[in-house]
Amino acid sequence: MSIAACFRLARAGFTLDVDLALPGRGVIGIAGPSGAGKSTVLRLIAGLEQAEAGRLQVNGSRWHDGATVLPAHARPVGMVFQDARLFPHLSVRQNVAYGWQRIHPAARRVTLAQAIEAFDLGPLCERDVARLSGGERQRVALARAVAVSPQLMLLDEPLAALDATRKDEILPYLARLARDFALPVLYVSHAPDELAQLADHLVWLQDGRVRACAPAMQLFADPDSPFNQREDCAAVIPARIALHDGRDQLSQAVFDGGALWLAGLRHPPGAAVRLRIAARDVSLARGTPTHSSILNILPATVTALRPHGPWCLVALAVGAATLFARVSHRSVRELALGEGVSVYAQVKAAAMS
Ligand SMILES: Nc1ncnc2c1ncn2[C@@H]1O[C@H](COP(=O)(O)OP(=O)(O)OP(=O)(O)O)[C@@H](O)[C@H]1O
Repeated sequence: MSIAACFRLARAGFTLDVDLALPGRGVIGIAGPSGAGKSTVLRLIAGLEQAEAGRLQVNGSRWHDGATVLPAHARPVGMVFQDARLFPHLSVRQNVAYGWQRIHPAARRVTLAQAIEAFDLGPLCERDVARLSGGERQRVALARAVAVSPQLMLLDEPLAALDATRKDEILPYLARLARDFALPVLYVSHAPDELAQLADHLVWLQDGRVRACAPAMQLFADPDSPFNQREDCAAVIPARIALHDGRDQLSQAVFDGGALWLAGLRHPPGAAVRLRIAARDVSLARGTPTHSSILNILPATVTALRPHGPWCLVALAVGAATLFARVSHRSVRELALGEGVSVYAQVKAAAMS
């Protein structure tokens, strides 16, 4: 199960030259600065644009091999963009059924009912799409894309136009998309929180080139990865909700390195979560801090220090997990921080998403 995508394309002022070897399952996040070529890569994979030279193989099927190019209409892909692009004159059900009807019955791997149920569209089925919220419209667009029995989903910033609440509503549907339909999902996004929640594998594009391509957890934990050069750099830690303390409205999450108290989390006990802990929300101490309002104090070992503008980014091993702290250069000197030094990492309960 793999995707091999190799494209070269030149436009005025922009050259794309990528050779990607990707897993053929799970969510593959594609990030990078504006104009890096992310949408162009999706369009080339969909066959909506032609490369000067290219090769594309998706889980054993050759879609582009030198001069042999499968036309866009023959490629089994489902695409969803920032704007839902629904057919305005059709109902929700008719929108979802649109592509499904065009698939030969013998080639259908998804029933219309499955596509509707997977995105909880049952109660909206007869609704005119003009009367849907932004989040509902994106659910219809996702269901319509899945209904064509694709072998690959291409999502180009599908949540970018939604506010934070709507985004939180849609994220679980996206997480289930790759899992329940056993579909590889290429997911272009500028939002680190979305990638932290969804991505199994990550690609960073810059100036039309691949700067990083690796399993998501590996890149999230690497202080040198392009994902950690931003001001809002954060650690991503897989964890499981252990219990809720109703009196203080806190949840405890356990991870491979200890436990953390969190505020405002809605997941039930037992749920698998990915904690995103911003480096600016982690402070360091050399001794055991006492009489502090900070609920989470974790013994840690410094594994790397990197200059981060006016700050220093400190990578910490906490059991098998990596945490980041952003501290001043003065703190680095005063605490005599260096590789291998033992510290206590302090994380506020409210500082996780
Ligand atoms: N149809 C087009 N014709 C000519 N140039 C284009 C076309 N579409 C995009 N470009 C250019 O190609 C480059 C890559 O664009 P692309 O849209 O793939 O970047 P992106 O990484 O998706 O950016 P963003 O994050 O802003 O959406 C940019 O320089 C862009 O201006």
